[in-house]
Amino acid sequence: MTALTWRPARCWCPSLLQIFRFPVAQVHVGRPTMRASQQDFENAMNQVKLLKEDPGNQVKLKLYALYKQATDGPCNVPKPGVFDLVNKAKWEAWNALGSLPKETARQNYVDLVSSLSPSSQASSQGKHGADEKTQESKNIVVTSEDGITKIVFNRPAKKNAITFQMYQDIILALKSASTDNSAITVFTGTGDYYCSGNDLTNFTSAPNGMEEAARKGAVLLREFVNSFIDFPKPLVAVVNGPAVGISVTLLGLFDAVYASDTATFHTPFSQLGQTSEACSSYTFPKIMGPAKATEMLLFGKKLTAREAWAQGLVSEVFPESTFEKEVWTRLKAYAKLPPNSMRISKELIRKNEKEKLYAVNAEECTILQAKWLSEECVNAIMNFVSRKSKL
Ligand SMILES: CCCC/C=C/CC(=O)SCCNC(=O)CCNC(=O)[C@H](O)C(C)(C)COP(=O)(O)OP(=O)(O)OC[C@H]1O[C@@H](n2cnc3c(N)ncnc32)[C@H](O)[C@@H]1OP(=O)(O)O
Repeated sequence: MTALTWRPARCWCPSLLQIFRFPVAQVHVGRPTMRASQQDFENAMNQVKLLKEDPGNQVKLKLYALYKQATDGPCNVPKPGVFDLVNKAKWEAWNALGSLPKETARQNYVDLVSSLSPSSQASSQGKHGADEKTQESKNIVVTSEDGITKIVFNRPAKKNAITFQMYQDIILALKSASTDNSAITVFTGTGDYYCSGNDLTNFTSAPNGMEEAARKGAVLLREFVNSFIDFPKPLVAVVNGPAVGISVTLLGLFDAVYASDTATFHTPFSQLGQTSEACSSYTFPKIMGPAKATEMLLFGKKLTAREAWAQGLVSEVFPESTFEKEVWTRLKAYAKLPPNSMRISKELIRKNEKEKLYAVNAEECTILQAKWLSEECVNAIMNFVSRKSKL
């Protein structure tokens, strides 16, 4: 086992996301037994290599820390830089063991490995793995009925945060909806949230480093937003709950926005060391005036549904109890209107803006690419993934 590049026999690969999600202090360390010998320690190391399932990043971090403590003693190497996310997490786990004696660390390591029995692994990790797989394939659900194509953010366990894959799925869904038989296209969310915006781990879990991820992220974002600018049919948001970040800014490119009174609208870009996107630096001042747009986009002021309606970002607010029924009844009626008339009217509204919107989108993406690599942004994301901060 080489401590910094440790991998199990097969089946799993640690992601930065998971590594940062679990505080080391919560790790379950097995019940102490008799003092472990060097042989017990080596056997335990071999046992780790044979694990077939991912024991979870909290356990991996703890194993790493105990291994280092048992072999090298207390952590006395320099702390890795902020961009070196994995090694920084490992360093912090090791450093957290303070002056724990080598023998105790060895014992704890052996106890921890023995607690990872194949049967308990199979039941807990197997289940987790299956959930992840299901989520991956259905995080964006597209259905078409009654003249309406519905595109649903369907990742409720993560408040519908948008992964790189989901951006791509949405681009394809919009492409397909633009030529299908439906008259209108609707976005909504599963669960209590409409969408919590960009998945903040999109960049931390980048396999080829932050710079590459930022470059690809900017290209993807530009294409993603262009697909909203270009969408030819009426595009409606059914905002069933809180909306954050890009799920809010995109609303400026929608044709109608219906909100439950449980919805809120939050664009905490400065708090995240980021800047506005989805053309909101242009659409928001136009919709609500520069002073109100500044409060949202620079200061991260969160609006209630009624405030967002008063600012012109939302078309209408409905009580939660009747929201779904009222909105879908109305949308089904709208979907029966002559589709070509709706399409042409939308084209008339949008066509004089298109070149401007493309240009604004391009500039916002260029600026964001640099911001994602800034210390302000990296620190904000690190604080979120290590659970020090939440909006
Ligand atoms: C490539 C294109 C990039 C375009 C850029 C766009 C910019 C933006 O969109 S900026 C906005 C980014 N979003 C956020 O900053 C929201 C972060 N999330 C939160 O502050 C909170 O999670 C919440 C206020 C939305 C909800 O808090 P609550 O206490 O109710 O629930 P949690 O326990 O925090 O969340 C449940 C679960 O979901 C995970 N999660 C929620 N939002 C995100 C997110 N945006 N990215 C990644 N993960 C998210 C949260 O971590 C929890 O996960 P675990 O159960 O595994 O802990």
